[in-house]
Amino acid sequence: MTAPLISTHQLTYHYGSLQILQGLNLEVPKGSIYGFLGPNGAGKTTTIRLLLGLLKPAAGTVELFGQAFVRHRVPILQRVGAMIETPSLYRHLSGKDNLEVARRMLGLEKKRINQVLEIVRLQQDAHRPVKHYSLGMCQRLGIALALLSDPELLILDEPTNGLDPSGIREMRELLKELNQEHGKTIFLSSHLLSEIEKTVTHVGILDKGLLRFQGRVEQLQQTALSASTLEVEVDNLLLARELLLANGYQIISSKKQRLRVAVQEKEEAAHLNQLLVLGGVSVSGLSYAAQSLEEVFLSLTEPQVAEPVNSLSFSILPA
Ligand SMILES: Nc1ncnc2c1ncn2[C@@H]1O[C@H](COP(=O)(O)OP(=O)(O)OP(=O)(O)O)[C@@H](O)[C@H]1O
Repeated sequence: MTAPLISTHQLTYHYGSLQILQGLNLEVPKGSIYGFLGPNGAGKTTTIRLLLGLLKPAAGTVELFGQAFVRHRVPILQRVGAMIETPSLYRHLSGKDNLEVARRMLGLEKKRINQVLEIVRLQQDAHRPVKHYSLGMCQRLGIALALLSDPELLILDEPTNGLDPSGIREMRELLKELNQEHGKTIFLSSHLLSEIEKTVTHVGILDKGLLRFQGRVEQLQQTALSASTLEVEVDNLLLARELLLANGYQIISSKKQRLRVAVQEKEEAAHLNQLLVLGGVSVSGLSYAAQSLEEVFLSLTEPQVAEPVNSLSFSILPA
């Protein structure tokens, strides 16, 4: 297995007495599109600033490309392109001229401008002043600026924030293309799982400075599946409980005449019904509730006090 492109070890940060990060262990695999998720104020931008050396950790370490950031700052940053919050653009200049300013500062070849304009699909609008650009176009120009030096790693803070559905779709296609056709590893933050779940390969969920989940999207989907339930209405609650427990079912709650039972798939309803009826329980209601990814995300970030945990890579972290 190749070493992660970004890894942090027990990364800790506070603004004065306000604790922001409490021992963050991120692992971003090479070649991934890693969605760094968390509600507003969770500490995502702070983490990104720490990854780019714009803030100094109170404790812990940052490694990029397998090298310690503190010792290899300049060569590391040459391999990274970043966009933090809204890109800083000269609004009276055209998109092309904004790129030209940055190109000169970086001492790059002139042809790179047309290359990045083509990648972000802004050739048609390259000569229009940026003040006439939509938010989605500004975001794409911000990505073009980050791409100028042809970095291996892109770090993007909320690239879909404020975009309408078509802007989100365009951004999704662009990020996938950058990943699959141009070989970029992409680390992006968002506070909305729904905006990025179709784009990312990996997810890290941050809440109150702690990583609640880190792993492949499919693992999060598996968590959602295993969190699905059947609600059963019965005439004899005690007998129903006994039968279900004896057959290995997990009962989440039971009150009045209703039981909530954890299931892997909808098809288990028929089996469970048969089991109860044959056991002498009359079933008057049976309904299935699948948990969506969004519900899993919300359940991991809901407002409740949780004990700090040390993150394990690619595993579900207990709240
Ligand atoms: N310069 C600062 N001084 C003091 N507190 C700050 C500073 N910058 C951010 N914070 C606080 O740190 C916490 C984390 O902020 P951060 O911007 O990292 O969160 P975030 O997850 O990126 O949120 P959002 O999605 O709203 O941008 C918030 O409570 C914020 O108010």
